[in-house]
Parts: sequence; structure tokens; C-alpha cells
Amino acid sequence: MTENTPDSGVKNMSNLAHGRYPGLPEPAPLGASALPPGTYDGTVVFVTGGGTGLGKAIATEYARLGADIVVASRKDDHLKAAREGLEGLGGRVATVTCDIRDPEQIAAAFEAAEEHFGLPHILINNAAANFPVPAEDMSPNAWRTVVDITLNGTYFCAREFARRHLDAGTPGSIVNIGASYAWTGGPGFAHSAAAKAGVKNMVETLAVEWGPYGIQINGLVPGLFPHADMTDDIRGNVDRASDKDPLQPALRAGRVRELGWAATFLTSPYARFISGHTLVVDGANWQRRALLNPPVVAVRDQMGRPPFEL
Ligand SMILES: CCCCCCC/C=C/C(=O)SCCNC(=O)CCNC(=O)[C@H](O)C(C)(C)COP(=O)(O)OP(=O)(O)OC[C@H]1O[C@@H](n2cnc3c(N)ncnc32)[C@H](O)[C@@H]1OP(=O)(O)O
Ligand SMILES: NC(=O)C1=CN([C@@H]2O[C@H](COP(=O)(O)OP(=O)(O)OC[C@H]3O[C@@H](n4cnc5c(N)ncnc54)[C@H](OP(=O)(O)O)[C@@H]3O)[C@@H](O)[C@H]2O)C=CC1
Repeated sequence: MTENTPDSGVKNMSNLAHGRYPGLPEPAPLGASALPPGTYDGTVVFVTGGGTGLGKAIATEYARLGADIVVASRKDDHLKAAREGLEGLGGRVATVTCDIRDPEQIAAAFEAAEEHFGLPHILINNAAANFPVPAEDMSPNAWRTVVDITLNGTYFCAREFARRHLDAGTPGSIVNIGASYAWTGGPGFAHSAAAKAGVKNMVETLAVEWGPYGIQINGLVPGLFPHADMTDDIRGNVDRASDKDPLQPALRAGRVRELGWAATFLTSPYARFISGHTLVVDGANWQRRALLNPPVVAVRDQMGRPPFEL
């Protein structure tokens, strides 16, 4: 091997860290909380996409602390899963069918939430859309769909929430769920990465615009958090790496409750002066750089696609 071949060094990494080093410790057990019991008694939390995956995990932590939860999403089976998973944990649970691409459906969903429990105090902007696709293969409608759900839908929900609080003269707190490729770019996810960059930027703008009215807004970025509800597209992508743990500096993936704990802190009475910030919960994965970077593999080769043809 000559000294500058792309894989020089890579083949010599026989001292892989996994199994040799401990990595970041496991978190406290499911059901534990850093916040006092009852922190969210009497608080209404509106969670988009709260019937699956990370949205459900976030809603779970609020429910355990006493919150009333409203879950909004499109599919009946997801709404049913929200009711089944959240009922009995703490506060009350309501679900509402809503496609966040449509501002009228969002207004109707907030109206329904108010009828159930009153104006939500907290909005978790969690719903998003994503699938891996080489940028050159992506159809205009695929781009529009992901941007419409992830960026436009997030803004429409924040707008509806804020307008209602401005009208009522009450404070509120918003958390936008992001992704670290908002900063780094996301090969294979051009649509989602661009949309999440907008979601992060929106946090910074709205925190300044709405702070005077008592509305706090922060971003919360999950790293790799595998869960049972992942769409086939995302699951397939995650499964391409047979063992995820050695790919993370933490030597493990995130446990979904860790994201729920971060959300419940950000909107708690203990975080009132934090606004316009985006908290990354990924064990430092997005800052990962190697002394010798691995060889570059084009996205379509990573996805096993044939050469591009018009
Ligand atoms: C290490 C790897 C993991 C990194 C993770 C990175 C961090 C981000 C994670 C996430 O965001 S996870 C959230 C993922 N969850 C979801 O996406 C749930 C919601 N998703 C959906 O409802 C669908 O997947 C959808 C396609 C996004 C939207 O469904 P909808 O019914 O509204 O649209 P369609 O009519 O089905 O499709 C619209 C458009 O998009 C094209 N398309 C759909 N899937 C693909 C695909 N896999 N590849 C390429 N193109 C796709 C579809 O063909 C349509 O385009 P046209 O054919 O009309 O041109
Ligand atoms: N899991 C991970 O490792 C990572 C996740 N993230 C982010 O975390 C958040 C949650 O992701 P995750 O739980 O993994 O994904 P899921 O696919 O499990 O959740 C997405 C949720 O969004 C809802 N949703 C999608 N489109 C719409 C729409 N048009 N209107 C209303 N609701 C909609 C879905 O419900 P329904 O189909 O019923 O509408 C679903 O409940 C997302 O913002 C994602 O980008 C970021 C980085 C990594």
C-alpha cells in the first residue's frame, strides 16, 4: 500500500474501540426523572407525531410528570397507539387527526385541544418526514413533500400556538425537534437536511420575535435513536450498518427516554431563561472527525443503486 491510498490507516484500525472501552454510561432506568413528581400537573402539552417513536417517548415523559397530552397526527393506528401507550401514566390523553401541511387542519386541532383541556402550554413540534434518496434521483414532489411536512408544518404549528397565546396574553413554550445535519449537511437526505436547517434557524428568529410576549422556543436534536416505529426507509438505512454502537463516540445509540428527559427539562420552570438554543443529544456524534477520514463512498453506491441515467 502506498502512503496516500484512500484506505491507508483505515485497514490498520484493528484496535476498534467497541469492546475495549466502556463508552458513555447507560442512562437512569425508564420511569426515573430528574424533575420533581407533578412538575407538569395541570399543564397541557401538544405533541405532533406523538403516536410513534421519539414523539411518543417525549409524550411519555411529560405524562409521567402529570401533563395532559394532546397528540396530533394523520394515521388512526398511530393515534390509537398514543392513547394506549399514554393513558394511565399521569394526566389525561386526547388525540386529534391532523396533517400539519394544512394550516386549517392545525387550527382545528388546536381548537379541539382547547375543548378537551384548554389552550396547550407547550408545543412539541416533532412530526417530520424523511427517506434516503440520492439528490439527483429525487423527484420535485419528493422534495416538496419532505420540506412541506418538516419545515412548513413545523412553522404552521408554531404560528398557530403563538397566535393563540398572544391573543390570550399567556406564556408558552415550544420545542422544535431537529437533526444534526442542519449544521453538517446530510448526504442522502438533501430534502430533510435543508428542511431541518430551516427548523433550527426558525428557533433563533422566533425566540427573539416572541420572547417579549412570553413565548420561549428551543430546538432539540436527537442523534441516532433506533426505535420500533421507524419507517421501512429509515430502518433500512439504519440496518445498513449492522452494529450501530461502534459508529458512535458514545459506543452506543440513544435510548429514547433520554430525549424525553431533555424535552421535559427545556420547557420546565428550571429552564425559563433558555430560549433560542438548540440542544443536541447525540453523544457527540455530530462532532465526530477521524485522524484519518474513511474513504468517500458516493451516496448511490452506499444505497446499492446503479449508475445514474436520465
Ligand atoms: C443513519 C440513518 C438515519 C438518519 C436519520 C436522520 C434523521 C432524521 C430522521 C427523520 O426525520 S425520521 C422521520 C421519518 N418519518 C417519516 O418520514 C414519517 C412520515 N413519512 C411519510 O408519511 C412518508 O414516508 C412520506 C413519503 C414522507 C410522505 O407520505 P405521503 O403519502 O404524503 O407522500 P407520497 O405520495 O407517498 O410521496 C411523495 C413523493 O415522495 C416520493 N417518495 C416517497 N418515498 C420515497 C423514497 N423512499 N425514495 C424516493 N422518493 C420517495 C414519492 O414517490 C412521491 O413523489 P412522486 O412519485 O409523486 O414524484
Ligand atoms: N429517530 C432518529 O434517530 C432521529 C429522529 N429525528 C427527528 O425526530 C423526530 C421524530 O422522528 P421518529 O420518531 O424517529 O420518526 P417517526 O417516523 O416514528 O415519527 C414521525 C411522526 O410524524 C408524524 N407525521 C408525519 N407526517 C405528518 C404530517 N404530515 N402531519 C402530522 N403528522 C405527521 C407521523 O404520524 P402519522 O403518520 O400518523 O402522521 C409520525 O408519528 C422527527 O422530527 C425526526 O426528524 C432526528 C434525528 C434522528
